[in-house]
Amino acid sequence: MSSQSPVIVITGTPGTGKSTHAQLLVNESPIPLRHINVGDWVKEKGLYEEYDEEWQSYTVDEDKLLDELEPIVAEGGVILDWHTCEIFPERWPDLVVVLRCEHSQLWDRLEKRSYPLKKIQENNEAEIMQVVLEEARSSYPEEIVVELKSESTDDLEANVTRIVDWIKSWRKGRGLES
Ligand SMILES: Nc1ncnc2c1ncn2[C@@H]1O[C@H](COP(=O)(O)OP(=O)(O)O)[C@@H](O)[C@H]1O
Repeated sequence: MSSQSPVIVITGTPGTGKSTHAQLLVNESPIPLRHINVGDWVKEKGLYEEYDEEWQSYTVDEDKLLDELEPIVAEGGVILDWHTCEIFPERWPDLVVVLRCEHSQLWDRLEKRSYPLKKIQENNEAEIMQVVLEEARSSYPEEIVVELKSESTDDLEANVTRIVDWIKSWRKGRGLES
């Protein structure tokens, strides 16, 4: 969307490091950014249709969610952190970051969250099949979709530096100071 500050989607299979990246990005960004963890937002605001006990997950009310997010996104300067991205309108993001993680490491991260086994398996398979990446590529122009590895602290720092550089050039391209 066109505003003074970009809209950045950080997506990826659960456990790939979205929230960790978003938090560091908020700290290192040259401009104020608001981090919205969409999963938490859905729970806090009751933007779901039901809770599925078996999968321990919420069925999101997508219309309500989009209505809530629209004015925030219109202001710009926001990071949308969610494990899926295809429901966001194509016009929303200026950058879509898809985090990736080697599957056995991802398994360990999800096990630490005490997810039910089948939820770990499902997410692991989705990562192997690069479901989120394909979804991002089919929903947004290819030049705004960036796939980044998130397996180490070095990856995390390099990724955030890269996004900060992207923000600076995005602003420069619009004649804005960083
Ligand atoms: N690049 C990374 N290097 C090392 N550990 C990471 C990295 N990214 C995420 N982690 C760890 O993996 C776990 C899940 O990260 P989190 O940011 O909560 O993932 P998500 O928001 O995608 O579900 C956390 O314990 C986090 O510290």
